[in-house]
Amino acid sequence: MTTRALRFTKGHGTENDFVLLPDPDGSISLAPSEVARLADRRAGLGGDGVIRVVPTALAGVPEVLDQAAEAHWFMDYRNADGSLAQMCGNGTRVFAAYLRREGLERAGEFAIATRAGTKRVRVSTGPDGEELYAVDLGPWRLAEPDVAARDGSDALVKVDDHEAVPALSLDLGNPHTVVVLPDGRELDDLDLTRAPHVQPAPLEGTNVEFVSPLGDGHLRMRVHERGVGETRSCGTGAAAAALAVRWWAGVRETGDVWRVDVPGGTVHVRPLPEGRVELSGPAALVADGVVRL
Ligand SMILES: N[C@@H](CCC[C@H](N)C(=O)O)C(=O)O
Repeated sequence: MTTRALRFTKGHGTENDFVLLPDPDGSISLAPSEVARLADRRAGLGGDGVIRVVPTALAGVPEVLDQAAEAHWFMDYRNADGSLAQMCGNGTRVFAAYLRREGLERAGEFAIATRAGTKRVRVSTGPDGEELYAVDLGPWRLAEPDVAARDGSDALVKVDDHEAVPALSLDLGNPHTVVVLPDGRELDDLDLTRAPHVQPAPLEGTNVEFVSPLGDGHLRMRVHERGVGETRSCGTGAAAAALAVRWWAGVRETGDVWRVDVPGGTVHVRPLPEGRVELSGPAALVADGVVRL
């Protein structure tokens, strides 16, 4: 058996953590078992996801080739279990931070190719001089608009022996199911060590967000991610959570920006015109090295 040595960078966005693998000539191919090994927190480097950083034109992924003219770099995203995911909101910020640090993108605004289409990133400076990243996640939609309009929800979610709770399914490029729990303590008490039971069961699985509204435009969220388990943050999940609460409660009159607190920090969500949505927050690169596979 041959051993491969791969360069890596480890980073996180509100503690949703990723192993980034630079692949400038498109030569790295990873089996799901290799991804799972890299993401393993004991036998590997550890991460909620593994991201190959590859030129869009060289990625070997035909469905993203048409993005190459606008987005030079493709975020090739895998969940910790080795499965492919179309999108990762926190991942786009960490990916952008990596491109900037490496001098692969120098402008304050640039585009990233993903399996869910091209995402535009805007870089700004936060109050303590830190870089913040706002990502236009693109169009979102209710997965079952007719059912949701008729019943106010389109799914039921059950966690262990709790009662099933009505939920809303949203498509942010990847699938989400959002549940609102009125009581904050209930949110802390949830056991998310096993996947919540969603009915009807989505064919390709779903990320499940549990939300507790804290007041005007302010939410607390925990998430069980498809292909991972409970994580300390999920960017597309935070956007889904804010959009679901907005759909249920109505647009805020005091400004349509939503603060979402997750166990790993805080992100902000801003609905944009034409059914788009923006996610903003920090990104950190914490280590670089070489890993042997
Ligand atoms: N953590 C991500 C979402 C990653 C993909 C997800 N687990 C899926 O399978 O859809 C985010 O920040 O959006």
